[in-house]
Amino acid sequence: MEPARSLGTFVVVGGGIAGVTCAEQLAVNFPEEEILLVTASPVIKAVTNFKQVSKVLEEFDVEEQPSTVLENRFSNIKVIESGVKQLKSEEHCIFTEDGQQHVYKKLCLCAGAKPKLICEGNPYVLGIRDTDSAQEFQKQLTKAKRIMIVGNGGIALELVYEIEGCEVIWAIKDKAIGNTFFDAGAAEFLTSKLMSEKSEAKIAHRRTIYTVEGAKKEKRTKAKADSVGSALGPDWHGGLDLKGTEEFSHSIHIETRCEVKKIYLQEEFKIMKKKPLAFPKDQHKSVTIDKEMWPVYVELTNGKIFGCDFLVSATGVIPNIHPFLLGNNFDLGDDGGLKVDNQMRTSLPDIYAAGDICTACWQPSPVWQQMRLWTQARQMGWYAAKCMAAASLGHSIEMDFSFELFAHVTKFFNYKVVLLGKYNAQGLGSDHELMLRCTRGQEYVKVVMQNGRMMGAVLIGETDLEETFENLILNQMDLSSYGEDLLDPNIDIEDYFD
Ligand SMILES: Cc1cc2nc3c(=O)[nH]c(=O)nc-3n(C[C@H](O)[C@H](O)[C@H](O)COP(=O)(O)OP(=O)(O)OC[C@H]3O[C@@H](n4cnc5c(N)ncnc54)[C@H](O)[C@@H]3O)c2cc1C
Ligand SMILES: NC(=O)C1=CN([C@@H]2O[C@H](COP(=O)(O)OP(=O)(O)OC[C@H]3O[C@@H](n4cnc5c(N)ncnc54)[C@H](O)[C@@H]3O)[C@@H](O)[C@H]2O)C=CC1
Repeated sequence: MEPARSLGTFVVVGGGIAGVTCAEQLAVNFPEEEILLVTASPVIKAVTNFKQVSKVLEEFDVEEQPSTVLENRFSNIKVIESGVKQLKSEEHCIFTEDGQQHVYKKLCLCAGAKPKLICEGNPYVLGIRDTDSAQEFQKQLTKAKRIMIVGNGGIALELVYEIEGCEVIWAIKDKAIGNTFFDAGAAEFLTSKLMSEKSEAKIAHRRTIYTVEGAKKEKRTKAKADSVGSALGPDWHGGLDLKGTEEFSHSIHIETRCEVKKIYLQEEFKIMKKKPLAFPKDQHKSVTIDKEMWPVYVELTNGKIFGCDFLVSATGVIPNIHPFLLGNNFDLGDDGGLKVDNQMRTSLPDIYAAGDICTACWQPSPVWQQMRLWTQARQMGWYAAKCMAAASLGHSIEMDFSFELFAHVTKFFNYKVVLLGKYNAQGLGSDHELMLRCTRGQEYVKVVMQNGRMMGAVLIGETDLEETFENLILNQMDLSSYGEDLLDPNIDIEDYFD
């Protein structure tokens, strides 16, 4: 039997970038209707100073705000600060932890993701996701002399560069650093910066800002601290003093091609009679046995054992789908997200999803892929609202232009980093060529070419090439005749293609 759809409202779950953007857009589309935003966190995330840098590249600041700020901006948005504990999709209804139930006509699930830890429930293994977990990390770091970072993606890259006064053992599965964002060439370019900047003062560099203005005045109750908050984002470490106990800048040792085999607590380790290694300060000297006692010991799959104060598991995320599963037969992606089609619809009627919680299952443009990023959360939230609005008027809409080309701008090791299209030749097989230009300490430019067409690019440093390359990838012009001139620094490539 068809449920009584006209009774409900538009309901959005999640106060992160995806949920807030979706609710805002619905509020604009339906000024006469009440939009419910149900969120487990005491604060919401707002996009401010949005700037379209080029056709698809965007930059914005992110502010954590009390939910009243959103309600004041949109009189038809009502924020309910309570976690959803159950969804009854056949009845078009959600149940929240405060004992209420809310009937929806259309629902958008934007509950984000949580850290996928290498080991659940171990107090010495920390994950970083929201303000509370970042503060807990900072607190532990102030007492630490040595930590281990496991993982090779965005969080690990940012942490190894930011942490000072504490020895860092960085354990990665791969041959080179930053595998989710770079190839070995770019990694080499960045590693030299990491190792050479040990005692240099860091130069300030403008990037997307993350602020907690207003929100820091919010009192977090214990119950709230236990619930999931929104993901941090650009410059999340800007306001944190990431300093250990010692008076030095970077001190990093990288262990490649290994994983964590076992973590031992001190007492457990003492009876094992295994030999932990001292921190390898100099790669050329032989490694010595560590005499110091540490709260935890980590055995790596390469056989080495290091003691440390704690570990950070920066090993990716898993979508927060759990509260919505009971009794609802959602189609799930391999990464555990709610599958969504090109109208951001999940497999269940009138339920949409956007941001980190979803797995994009439409036929993507040849130069787009999903990555769980701030920008995609915003774009998906916005587009989901547009789709919900169109569907409630009985039609569907064309895929938004932002999904034509993958574009991400960020900062690693104080360099501006722009990633475009199939920047790591993802899914192109062996049938592609790479062109490189690199000036040590200054810039690294890589383009991925296939059949004379540009498919992707990595731009590190102030290259000023993003707009031109974005156009070349979008228009798929045959560039065979230009050959290596494409990257010749003496040729003003913008003039070429004007
Ligand atoms: C440390 C860190 C640094 C990052 N840096 C960058 C970066 O530099 N650039 C970039 O592009 N991306 C970055 N990201 C990724 C980016 O933050 C996420 O992709 C993005 O914020 C996801 O937004 P979202 O709205 O989907 O989810 P989230 O921000 O996780 O929001 C989910 C919301 O749902 C709520 N919620 C969860 N469960 C429930 C429930 N049962 N009921 C009600 N509400 C619920 C939560 O309280 C939260 O408000 C970073 C992530 C982390 C963790
Ligand atoms: N500047 C940026 O754009 C940033 C983006 N982010 C985003 O935040 C989210 C969380 O960041 P990360 O946790 O760094 O995730 P990530 O997905 O970027 O990286 C996860 C890393 O962990 C590794 N890994 C997975 N399982 C492992 C295991 N068992 N043992 C060892 N290594 C393992 C993977 O190979 C990968 O290198 C991601 O969506 C990321 O894209 C985070 C920080 C900065």
